[in-house]
Amino acid sequence: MAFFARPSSSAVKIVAPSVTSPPPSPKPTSKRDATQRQCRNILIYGSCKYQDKGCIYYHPPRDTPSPVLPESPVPSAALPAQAVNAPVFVPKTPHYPTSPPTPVIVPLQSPPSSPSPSSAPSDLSYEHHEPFNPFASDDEVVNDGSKVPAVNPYELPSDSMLGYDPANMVDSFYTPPYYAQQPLNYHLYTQARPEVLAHKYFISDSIREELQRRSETIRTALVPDMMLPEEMQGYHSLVPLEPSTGDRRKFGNWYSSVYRATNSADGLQYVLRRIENFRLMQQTAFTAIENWSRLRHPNIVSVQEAFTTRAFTDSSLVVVYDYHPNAQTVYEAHIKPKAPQFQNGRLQTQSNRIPEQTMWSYVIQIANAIKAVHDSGMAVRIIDPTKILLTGKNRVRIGSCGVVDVLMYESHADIAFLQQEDLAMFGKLIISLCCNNPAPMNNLVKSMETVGRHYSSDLKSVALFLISKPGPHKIIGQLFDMIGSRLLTEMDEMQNAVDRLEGELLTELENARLVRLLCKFGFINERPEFAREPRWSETGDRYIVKLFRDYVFHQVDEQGNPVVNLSHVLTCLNKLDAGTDERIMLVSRDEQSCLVVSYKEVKSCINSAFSDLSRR
Ligand SMILES: Nc1ncnc2c1ncn2[C@@H]1O[C@H](COP(=O)(O)OP(=O)(O)OP(=O)(O)O)[C@@H](O)[C@H]1O
Repeated sequence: MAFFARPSSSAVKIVAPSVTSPPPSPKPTSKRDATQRQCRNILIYGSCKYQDKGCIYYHPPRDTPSPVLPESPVPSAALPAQAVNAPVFVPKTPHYPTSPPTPVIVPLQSPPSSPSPSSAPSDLSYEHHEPFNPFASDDEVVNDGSKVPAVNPYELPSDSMLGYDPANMVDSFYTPPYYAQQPLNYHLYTQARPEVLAHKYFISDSIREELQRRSETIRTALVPDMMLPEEMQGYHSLVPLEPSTGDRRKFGNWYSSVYRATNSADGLQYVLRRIENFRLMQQTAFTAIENWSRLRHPNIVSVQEAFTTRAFTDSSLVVVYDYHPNAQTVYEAHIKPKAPQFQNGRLQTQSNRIPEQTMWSYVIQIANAIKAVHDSGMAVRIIDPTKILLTGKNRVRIGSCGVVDVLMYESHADIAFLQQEDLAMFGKLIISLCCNNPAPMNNLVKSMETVGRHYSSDLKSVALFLISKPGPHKIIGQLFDMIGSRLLTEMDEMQNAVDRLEGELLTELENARLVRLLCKFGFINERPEFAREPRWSETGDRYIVKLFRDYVFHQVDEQGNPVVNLSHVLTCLNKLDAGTDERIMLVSRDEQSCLVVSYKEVKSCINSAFSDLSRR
C-alpha cells in the first residue's frame, strides 16, 4: 500500500495518429475493468470510431455531456515513467461539482506547429481548462461530495507552534464560530507585466549600482608592502582608508590613521582608528568606550571596542567602529574645493552650496545624535566636518566617538561643560557647511553674512543659538523647539525613502524563490552522466521536466524565431512553484507527440527527479 503516494497523474500523452495505425486495440484487460473505464477516444476526439465495432470501453450516450468519470487510477509513489504512456486519460475529480469535467481537446488532425506563447499550447490551456481559482483549486472533493480543506503550504505543523495550544485558549462554554480560512497563494501575486516594463522585475539601476559599488569596496584587495600588521586582536587584512603620504592633520596632539580590517570572529569589516604613540596610563580610561559601545543610534557610527597594541611597532591606541563602505566625510563632500570642470565649453569652478532642505536634514540628524548622547550622560567631544560621515544619500553619522574620552581621560572635565562645548562645535559645523569654509570663525561677521544671504533666517537663528554663550537654558532639546515643523518635513522624507526602498525590494521579492527553482532545473536537465541512460532523461518525470523547460524557454514564433519573453518565463515559473491545476500542453521537439499536464504535476515531477538526484 502506498500510504504516502502522490496522487496519480492526469498527464495524457497524445500521439499523432498515423494513417496506417491500427485501430486502438486495448491491452488485454478484464471485461469488468474495461466496461467501467471511459474510452480514451471519447475524451480526446469526442467520439470513438470503434464504439459499435467492438471497443470494450465505456461510451456515454452521444447527446449527453461527458459523464463524471469514475475514480482516478490508484495513486502511485511518484509520477512514474508509465504515466507518460498512461492508457487512459482520467481527469482529476472536478473542483466544481456542479460543472462536468471539460475534456482536453487537441486537434491532432493538424498537428500543432512549433509552440508559441500566443498559439496553440497556451490558447488551449486557457480556453479549454478550468481557470485556476486560488480559493478552490487546492480543495479535494471526496467521494461523498464534501470538501476537504486543502493543505496550506504556509501552515506550520501543530508541534511547531511553540507551546501554543489553541484548544486551551478557548473558553469551554464558548464555541468560536467556524470560518473557513482560505490560504493565500502568495506565489501567484506576481502579475505578468508588459514587456516594456520588464525591467521593473528588478531593483532600479541606480540603487543596484550604489549597492554594488559598496560591495566592490568591501572586496578591494589589500595593498601590498604597506608594512601593516597581519593580525592584531582578532583583526586582519588591514587596508588604509586615507593616503599615508602628504599633509597629515593631528588628532589633538596625536597623529591618527584609519584602516579597514576584517574581524576573524564574525568575518565582518570594521574601521580601526589608530592613535599613534599613545601610552595608556589607566585602564579605567576605557570605561567611556564601554559606555559608547552600549549606545546605538542611527546617526552615530557605532563603537565596538578599544585596545592598545604594539603591532604597529609603536604603542598605539586602537578604537574599533562599524564600517560604512564608501562613506565620505562631509568635509570631502561639501567643503573640500572641487576641481574645475568644463561647462558650456568653459572651465568653471563647481559650486559646493548645500541646498537648504539638505542643510535642515543634516541639522536634524546631528541634533538627534547629540541629544541621544547628552541624554545618556555623555558628550560627543568632537563635532567636526572631517569626523561627520556621509554614509548614504543625505544620511549623516557622527564618527570617531569615544576617542577623545580616552585621550583626555586625565583632564576630568565637567560633563555639563563638555555638552555646552558640543553645542558650540555643532554651531560652527553648521556655519562651516553653509559657507563651505573649514574655518568660518576666523571672520564670523562675514560668515554670518554669507549664511544670511544663502539660507533662511531660521537656519541662521539656529546657528547663532548654538554658538551663543553657554547658559542653563542652552540645551540641545531647545533646538528642537526652534526647528518646529521642519522635523515633520524630515519625517516625511524618511518615510518616503522607506517606501521607495520597500518598492524596490518588492521588485526582487520573487527572485530568490525562482532562482531556487531554476537551480533545480539546472540540476535535472541535460545531465551528461545520465545521457546514455534513457530511463533518466527521456522518460517519465525527467521527460516532462525537459518538455516543460522547452515550453518555458525554447518557444519559437510562427517564423521560427526564438521567443524571448521574460513575463512568460516568470509567469510559468510562478505557476510551477505554486503548483496550480492549470494545464498546459507540452510538445515534443519532433512535434510527434504532446502531453497535457498541470503545473502541479510538473512540480511533482521536478521534486521527484530532484530528490532522486539528491539520493544518488
Ligand atoms: N566608520 C567608517 N566607515 C567607513 N569609512 C570611514 C569610517 N571612518 C572613517 N572613514 C573614512 O576614512 C577616511 C579617513 O578618515 P579621517 O577621520 O581620518 O578623515 P580625514 O578627513 O582624513 O580627517 P583628518 O584630516 O583629521 O585625518 C575618510 O575618507 C572617511 O570617509
